[in-house]
Amino acid sequence: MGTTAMSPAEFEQALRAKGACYHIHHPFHRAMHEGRASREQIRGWVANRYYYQRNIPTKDAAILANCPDRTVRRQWLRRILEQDGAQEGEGGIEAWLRLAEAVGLERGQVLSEELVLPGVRFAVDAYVDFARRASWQEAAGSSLTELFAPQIHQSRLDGWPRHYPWIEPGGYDYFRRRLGEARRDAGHGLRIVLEHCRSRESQERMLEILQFKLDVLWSLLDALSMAYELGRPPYHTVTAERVWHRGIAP
Ligand SMILES: O=C(O)c1cc(C(=O)O)c2c(n1)C(=O)C(=O)c1cc(C(=O)O)[nH]c1-2
Repeated sequence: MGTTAMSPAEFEQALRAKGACYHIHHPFHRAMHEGRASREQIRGWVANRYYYQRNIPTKDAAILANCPDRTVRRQWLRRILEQDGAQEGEGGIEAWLRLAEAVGLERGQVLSEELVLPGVRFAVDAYVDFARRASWQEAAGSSLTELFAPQIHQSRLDGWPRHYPWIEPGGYDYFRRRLGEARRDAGHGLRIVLEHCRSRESQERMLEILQFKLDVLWSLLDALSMAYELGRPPYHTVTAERVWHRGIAP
């Protein structure tokens, strides 16, 4: 790597090249995509991913709190409203809960987070924590895995109804709504990052931040693989009970 700054086009290309490590390539995700996942595995994924979904607005609120730019704040605020909904019964998190019901989970069990594995919790918490501590531009950059998200949502819409006819079709609403939202959010995030990272050093750092976020998503699926593929949930050598903690956030 050189020391002169990349042009915005080169830098954008370097960011997009990180898509090679997107969780779409994780074996757990590949199995879901190829129709090799059991009902229990799909349910485990949806219940665990709920923890990611429900933390996204907290993460975005942390970015807002650190951002002095009114125009950016106004646009960023939309992300929170999209997930939380303008009122009860609306929004992305509600759509995710409907997905949970469509795959046969009880809403109450998902909300209780009893299925959320410690590894998933740690990975998601690291993402929220980073957004709290980083500059708003760097935290905005950590959302850029969304550049690769439309493809992953589309692949589920294309493959799942065929592979998993037992899933209620209404559950797919979440993926459908994210197609457009992710494109718009990624475009906004990318403009912030290209504007902010003018030196080689800041560009390299941003690439590392994007790698951190890829690590978050990959680690989440690693935890699911251990529990739902390899039959090694936490403490499986001593008990079959789900004794792990349910979150100790104050
Ligand atoms: O289903 C997925 O694979 C996936 C991935 C990602 C991502 O790449 O971070 C997000 C989402 N979904 C998603 O639904 C979502 O709302 C979202 C917000 C963010 C973010 O970092 O701000 N990523 C993602």
